[in-house]
Order: sequence, then structure tokens, then C-alpha cells
Amino acid sequence: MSTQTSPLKPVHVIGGGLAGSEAAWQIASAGVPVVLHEMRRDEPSGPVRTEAHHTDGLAEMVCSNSFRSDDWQFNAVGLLHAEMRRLDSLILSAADQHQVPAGGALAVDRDGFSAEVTRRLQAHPLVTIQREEIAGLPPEDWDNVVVATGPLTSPALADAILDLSGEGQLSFFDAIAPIIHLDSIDMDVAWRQSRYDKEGPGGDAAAYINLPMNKAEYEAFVDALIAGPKAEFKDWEHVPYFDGCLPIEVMAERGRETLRHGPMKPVGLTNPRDPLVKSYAIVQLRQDNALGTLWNMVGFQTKLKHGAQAEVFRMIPGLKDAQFARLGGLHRNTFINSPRLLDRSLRMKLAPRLRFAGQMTGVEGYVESAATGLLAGRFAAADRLGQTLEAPPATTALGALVEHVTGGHIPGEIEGGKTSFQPMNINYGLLPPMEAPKTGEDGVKIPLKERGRAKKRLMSLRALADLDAWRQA
Ligand SMILES: Cc1cc2nc3c(=O)[nH]c(=O)nc-3n(C[C@H](O)[C@H](O)[C@H](O)COP(=O)(O)OP(=O)(O)OC[C@H]3O[C@@H](n4cnc5c(N)ncnc54)[C@H](O)[C@@H]3O)c2cc1C
Repeated sequence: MSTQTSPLKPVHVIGGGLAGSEAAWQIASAGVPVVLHEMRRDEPSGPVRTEAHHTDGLAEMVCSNSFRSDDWQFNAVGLLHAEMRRLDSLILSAADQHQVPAGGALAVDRDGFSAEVTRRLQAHPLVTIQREEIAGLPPEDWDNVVVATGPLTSPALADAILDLSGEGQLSFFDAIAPIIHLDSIDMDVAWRQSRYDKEGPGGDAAAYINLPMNKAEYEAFVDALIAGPKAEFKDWEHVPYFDGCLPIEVMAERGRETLRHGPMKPVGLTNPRDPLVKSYAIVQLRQDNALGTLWNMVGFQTKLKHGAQAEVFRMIPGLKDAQFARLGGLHRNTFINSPRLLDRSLRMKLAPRLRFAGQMTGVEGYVESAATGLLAGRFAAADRLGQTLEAPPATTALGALVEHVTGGHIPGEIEGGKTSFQPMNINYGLLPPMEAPKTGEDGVKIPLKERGRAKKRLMSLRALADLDAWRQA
């Protein structure tokens, strides 16, 4: 059967990357015809590509060849792999088939992997692949569309979505501050307080976590920031910095006092353990998700290399053992303000015929992009078949991603008028927390330092059980 002979109208998927390929597969697997529109193609005048893609293969991995940890028990991305395998993921199946040795990680032969995804989609009788750019909003008679055009969405489509959404920015030079797991912050050093004890809309006057520094600590920190290795940008990433969104190390280079008068200003805050001594500088962390498990470093957008970030930021009192849910970065990106724009089935509230998937929704990473593609594909197919499909529960990694992009993040504005919503990799901080177990399944006491690991395993077991229940409902 081809899409032309099916009695059902096709769903249109725009973008044949990690998310779009998975979405198309899920739609076709549900018995619904799908047209996949991918702009990368070879023309007589030369190849058409994005700034980062080198081939016309579907699901091309633009940088690393790794889908990260495959450990479902103790690693959130490994858990996401396990959930996706249970839902017949094309991306995971092709990855498993083209795996290369990489310890506990799922790494692949990128060409073999992309060729496999392309072949499987081309061979599916319900899939039609059209090599063309959709250079604006899709035609009105496309009533069920998945937009999965990724961080390098072509400008014509990005502009059209921008107009439709009425949001201030869509494609921009993205400055990202690191995010830290609450349970890795030393609360014997830190304290909760809002500047001048100012109450927020919810009446909370202690909304921030504060980390104090004395003069010597501040001076050493500024030295380390300036000396730390910085990531280089590709040519196409040379975009001017936003005012009020400068990388922290660029601020430090502008003068040794700049940070003390900027994001690290100590005014309006009193350390309850030492109320008579004024801190020389204070780092503030702001709650990042509704569960309160993740906290972002306010004003700490950075282009320090990842290894250097962990080292330098752990110099901050209270962060000696900090675990980062994500590190900071600066790169060109395209994503929508999903918490405001999307409903729980990833549909645009203003234009419900459009669904979003992949990095555009504000998830980050190959696996997370494919995961939202998997869900968007299932939602789109269910719609076409006249069925209702709820998102998986938030206790699953898949559900937690939907929760993060459509509601879990605490909305707020950061300096420069940008929304504080930032792309996020999957991590256990996005799932509702559980108590760390004190004894194992065998009844034996678990040593204190191993309880965090045991908790992750419990959360993974809960996730897979809840996913199975959702699948069978
Ligand atoms: C430079 C760079 C490096 C990255 N490196 C990594 C990494 O190492 N590991 C990792 O996990 N994540 C990485 N990411 C982040 C992200 O995971 C990947 O970009 C991932 O591919 C996103 O999946 P996606 O499906 O949303 O977008 P993509 O995989 O980029 O797919 C989008 C597709 O849409 C097509 N398209 C765009 N506009 C149109 C249009 N108007 N009409 C038709 N087709 C269109 C594109 O050609 C592309 O094929 C990187 C991102 C960038 C920008």
C-alpha cells in the first residue's frame, strides 16, 4: 500500500532528523500514511544541507556518534533507551543494529545507522519521502503536521513559526547557565533567602539558594574563570551576545569587580550562620523545575569547556560535590517557548494542527529529540485514527520530558527579556523523587554512599512498570 492508496489522509512530518524520522516511523507503524519532508538533498547545482549536516541521510548525527549511557538502572538516558525500545523505536533499533564498542555507552557507526533509518523508512509502504524545504507555514489542507526541523530549522520556516507564536525570539544565540541537582548542594553552607526578603507571586520570600564567598575565595574564582579553557565557535555561530546575557567569564574579563556588581552581588542577603559578617560576593541558584529538584546558577551562562566548568564551579562554597544536570553553553539554537505554546500532546495551542517534536520543543540531545518524535508520532497517529492518547505518566522518562517542556519548568524571565525556559537533557531530577532506600531487596543495609544509586534504580523500576501500565491501558 502507498500513502496514495490508503483511505486515510496522510500526516505530514517536516524534518527527517532524529525526531522526524522516529515520528514518521511511529505514524506508519500505527497504520497511518505519512509524508516526510526533508530539505537536505542533492541538486544539480550542488548539495543542500544545514550548517551542521554533511549528508542527505535521514537521522544524521551532526556531532558525536553516541547515544550516551545504555544503563537503564542507574542512568536516566539509559532508562529512556529502555522505554523507547519497549515502544518499537526505529532510532533505538537501528542504533542497536549498528552499535560500535563504547563501554557502557550506546555508540554507533553513524553512516551505517543513518543508512539503516533511511532504508527502513524508504521501504515502509505507508511512508513517502519528499526532498523539499517547507519554506513557511504548511498549506492549510495539511490538517495534521509534526514539525521536527531541529536546532537549525531553515530561516523561512523559523520566521513563519515566530510570526504565528508571537514570541519574541525563536532562533538565537543561546546562552545557557548550568543546572545543579539539589541533593548535591551543601545546605550546611548555603541558605535560602530572596534578595531583601522580597516575596514572590507565591508568597515565598526564600526562593533562592545562596552561596557566600569571602574576598580570597572570590579572587581565586575570578582567576579560574579567566584562565579556564573556552569553547571555540564555528563560523556560523558568530552572533553578537545579548546585552544582559554575557558569558560569566566575559564579564570577569571586563574587570575584577564586575561580577560583584552583577550576578554575584552580595546586597540584600544575610548569611544566617554569620549574620554580622557581610559576604564579599554571593552566587544565587534559582529553582528550575516544579519538583524543586533542579536549580540553575543565576547569570552563569558560560562558554567555558565542560570539564573546566565542573572544576571551576565546584570552587564555589557549597558546590564542592555539585552534580550538574546540565552544563552551560553558548550556541545557535532554535526552540519554542513550549511551556506556553504547547499542550500535553505537543500540539500548538494556537494552531492545533501543528505538533512539535525534537530539539525545537526544548529538549536537548539525540535521544531526547527522538523520544519526543516517538510521542508526537503516536499522538498524531491517534488523532488521525480518532483515538485519544494521553502522555505517559511523569514517573517515566518519556512522560518526564513531556512534563518538562509543557509545564514542569518554572517560568520566569531572565535579564534581556528572554524566557528562562532552556533545553534540557533527560535526568532523574525531572522525575518525581523517591526516598533513598536504606536496605536492599535482600534486607541488607545499604551503605550511605550507595543509597543515591539505589534510589536511581528504584526510580527506573517504577518508570518501566508505569510505562508498561500506560502501554497496556
Ligand atoms: C552543531 C550541533 C551539534 C550537536 N551535537 C550533539 C551531540 O553530539 N549529541 C547530542 O546528543 N546532541 C547534539 N546536538 C543537539 C541535538 O541533539 C541534535 O541537534 C539533534 O539532531 C536534534 O534532533 P532534531 O530531530 O530535533 O533535529 P535534527 O536532527 O537537526 O533534524 C532536523 C531536520 O530538519 C531538516 N529541516 C530543517 N528545516 C527544514 C525545513 N524548513 N523543511 C524541511 N526540512 C527541514 C533538517 O535538514 C534536519 O534534517 C547538537 C546540535 C547542534 C546544532
